[in-house]
Amino acid sequence: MIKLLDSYKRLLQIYTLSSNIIGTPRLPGRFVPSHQNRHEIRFKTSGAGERALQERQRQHMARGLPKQKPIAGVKEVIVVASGKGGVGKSTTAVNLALGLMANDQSKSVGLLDADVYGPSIPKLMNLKGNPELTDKNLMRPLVNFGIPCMSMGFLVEEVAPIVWRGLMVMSAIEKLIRQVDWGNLDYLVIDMPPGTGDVQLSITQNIPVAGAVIVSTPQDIALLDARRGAEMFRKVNVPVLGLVQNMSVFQCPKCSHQTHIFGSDGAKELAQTLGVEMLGDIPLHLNIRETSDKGQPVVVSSPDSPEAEAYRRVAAAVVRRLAEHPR
Ligand SMILES: Nc1ncnc2c1ncn2[C@@H]1O[C@H](COP(=O)(O)OP(=O)(O)OP(=O)(O)O)[C@@H](O)[C@H]1O
Repeated sequence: MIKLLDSYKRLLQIYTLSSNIIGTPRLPGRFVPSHQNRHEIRFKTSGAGERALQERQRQHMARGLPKQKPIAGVKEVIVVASGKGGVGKSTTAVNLALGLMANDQSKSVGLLDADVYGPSIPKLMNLKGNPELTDKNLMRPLVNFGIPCMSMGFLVEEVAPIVWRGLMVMSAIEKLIRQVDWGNLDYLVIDMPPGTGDVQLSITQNIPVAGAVIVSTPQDIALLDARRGAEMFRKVNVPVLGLVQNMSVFQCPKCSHQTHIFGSDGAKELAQTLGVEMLGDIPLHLNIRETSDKGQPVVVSSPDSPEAEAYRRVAAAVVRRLAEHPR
């Protein structure tokens, strides 16, 4: 009974914050996966960084929110978010994680699929199966390309529709984050569901997030949603590391003619308006789609391609932004 009351108290806090952020109170009840949530995380350990983190914690708690608790063994959490679905967020998250490792092989990187309604990391990382349990009863992540991964897709049938209520979603996210033996990670990249909803709020409230990477196509509608996502992160005190413009240009493989299918510089203009950095430009390329579909991400399967280079540049920009950002 006490547990139930606690859960409802937490839900109420989340809905209160949700209405502050989004303007419209979301009523408890069936959760609609509306492609409207996104988010990211970070955390820091000493000196000026420690003080900045404490200040963020203080502001966080002053709003009546629970104390954020770092994930055991994880140094920095990076959230990859997008305002709407289908803009290439998961593809970016996977190639960002691999790019972080490719740029500096001494770094250990993990990948968490927080898109509990439509987990795509198992397919993109070519992973299948159920996690084993450690003797501490923690789930052992599945590993491919040197990246430990956790996803709801490892715990449910591939074709099972995931229809959950808000509390169940939050409990699932909490389990995917904390009941996992992540080992020691320099970076945990979290692939968020699209939009600005309960999952994003739950993650940003419970974990200190190092920064958010927002993925958008140059198209107006995607940009509007990206802007909403960026503003949500700012309101919950999560630093926006910058924007990735995806599918910016299509180069015909036959004649090399370049076409800006979704417009050209939309994300760049949005980055300027929001005062955030452009972390990179990823072309619309058949190689990216095909390698993703095969579970052989372009950064590992075609490391010498310009597409892989584009993702590695994004990873380098993210590391630079994390270092620059006062933590
Ligand atoms: N730069 C790109 N060039 C070509 N295809 C791409 C590119 N980025 C993503 N795609 C393809 O677009 C589709 C959607 O990508 P992805 O699943 O990463 O998007 P998403 O934003 O995570 O979608 P959702 O929110 O629905 O999970 C996939 O088929 C992917 O292979």
